[in-house]
Amino acid sequence: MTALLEIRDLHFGYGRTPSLLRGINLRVTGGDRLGIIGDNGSGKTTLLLLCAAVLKPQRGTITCLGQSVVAGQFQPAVGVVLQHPADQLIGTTVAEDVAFGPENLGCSALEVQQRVHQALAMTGTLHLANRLPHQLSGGEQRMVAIAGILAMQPKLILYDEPTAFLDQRSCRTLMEFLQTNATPGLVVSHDLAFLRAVCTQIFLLESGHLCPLGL
Ligand SMILES: Nc1ncnc2c1ncn2[C@@H]1O[C@H](COP(=O)(O)OP(=O)(O)OP(=O)(O)O)[C@@H](O)[C@H]1O
Repeated sequence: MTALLEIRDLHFGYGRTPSLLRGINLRVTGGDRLGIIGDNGSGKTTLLLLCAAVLKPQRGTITCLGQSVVAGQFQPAVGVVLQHPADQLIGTTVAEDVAFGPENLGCSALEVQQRVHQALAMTGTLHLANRLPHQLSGGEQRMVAIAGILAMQPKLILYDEPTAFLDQRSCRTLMEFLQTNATPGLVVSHDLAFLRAVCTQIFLLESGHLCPLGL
């Protein structure tokens, strides 16, 4: 089966941390949602940015559906939910924000409308459609940011610290959403219980390597 995402012998570092990732191998197929946990600064966000084609590997390869992931090239198959939802909310209203992705994919006006409705319904945010994104609570912003990604219908979704800044109630809402939404992908988090609840497998990122943890 062609992997949705395949990482082989990935190496990456920055100037002061030249050996941050030292031979990462990972394979995501349909039905997989893989959790990644690790200390602050271990390279979790960096790994997501490499998968999202924001950064370029120094060695090794990343493929998505059999195609090379090329840094700087838009990948419609991959949706990324950033750690700070405000960083990805750009529309004047919530509905406009969620429409932005499908509009840019060239969907017809009718399809954009349908996708926006569906994505807001899936994330429980239909009632927020006409609100201003920057006036939402952190938990509401997170769900709207996810709706914006869902509306693009990616094949896999990368979540960076999705529970950051959320209270217990919002965490539970997000957990329930992820338990019912089967889109495969990666979830980076410090919250092991959350990862256990929403992932099919969990890895520890330590000293530049990924080691499987039991669920
Ligand atoms: N653009 C950058 N330039 C230089 N160094 C960077 C850059 N981005 C991150 N780093 C460094 O790389 C290391 C890994 O950062 P990264 O954000 O990937 O870690 P993380 O595991 O996601 O951390 P956290 O759990 O704190 O979010 C850190 O030491 C960080 O300071």
